[in-house]
Amino acid sequence: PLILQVINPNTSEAMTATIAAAARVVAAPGNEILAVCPQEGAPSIEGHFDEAIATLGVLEQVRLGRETGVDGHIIACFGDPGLLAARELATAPVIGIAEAAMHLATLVATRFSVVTTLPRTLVIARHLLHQYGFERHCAGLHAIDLPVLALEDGSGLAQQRVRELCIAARDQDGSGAVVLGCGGMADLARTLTDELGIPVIDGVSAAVKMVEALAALGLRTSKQGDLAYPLAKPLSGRFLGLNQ
Ligand SMILES: O=C(O)C[C@H]1NC(=O)NC1=O
Repeated sequence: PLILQVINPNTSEAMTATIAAAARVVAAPGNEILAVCPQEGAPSIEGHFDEAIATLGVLEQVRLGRETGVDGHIIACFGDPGLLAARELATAPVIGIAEAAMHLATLVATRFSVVTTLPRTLVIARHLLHQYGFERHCAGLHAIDLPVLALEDGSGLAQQRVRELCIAARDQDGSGAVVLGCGGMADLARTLTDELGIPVIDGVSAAVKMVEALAALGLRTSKQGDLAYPLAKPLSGRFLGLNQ
């Protein structure tokens, strides 16, 4: 059995619980989901500034996970904050939910759309499409224009807007699949897939199965070249805990 560390990079316990539940639904029997979030940081991640803040918490959790001996790390925020830095620290695989969902979307459709939260974070999704080489696969990017934590306010309004935009993406973008662009949407994928009749993909569950696949194949983060462990140097102050 595996221990999979699922990191919610924001500090909202409710979203961590949503993410953990979605991960546990799909985890193979016997595999443990170790859901964590930073003790300090941003309650939600809605832009470049928030991502920079969240990255330190991600790295601290990856460090702790490595010491615990986890078999994989999942960065459960759609910006995949700190992904490559985390891969330097990690021995096990590190997968971001955006890359996981995008990869799976390309396996089941030739074009996919993304539905995320605020319009200002669409640029982050575009950066990721470019970074991962999926720009030509993405037929549309949509934002529900509600803040991330609206997904946890119990009103159901954000969830309804996600559903409406997924339908619009299916009918207007010419997409064969939709990628849900927020860790807090992880519980919506199965229902929307059934209702819309196209794959609606959540990155949390996608990442869990990809880490399991990598572990089964004996594949871990390469420590050759730019993903080798960070060069040892005396990190000071708040970064003391990140010394190798
Ligand atoms: O960028 C977003 O909308 C989603 C992203 N922010 C966050 O706090 N968790 C996330 O998945």
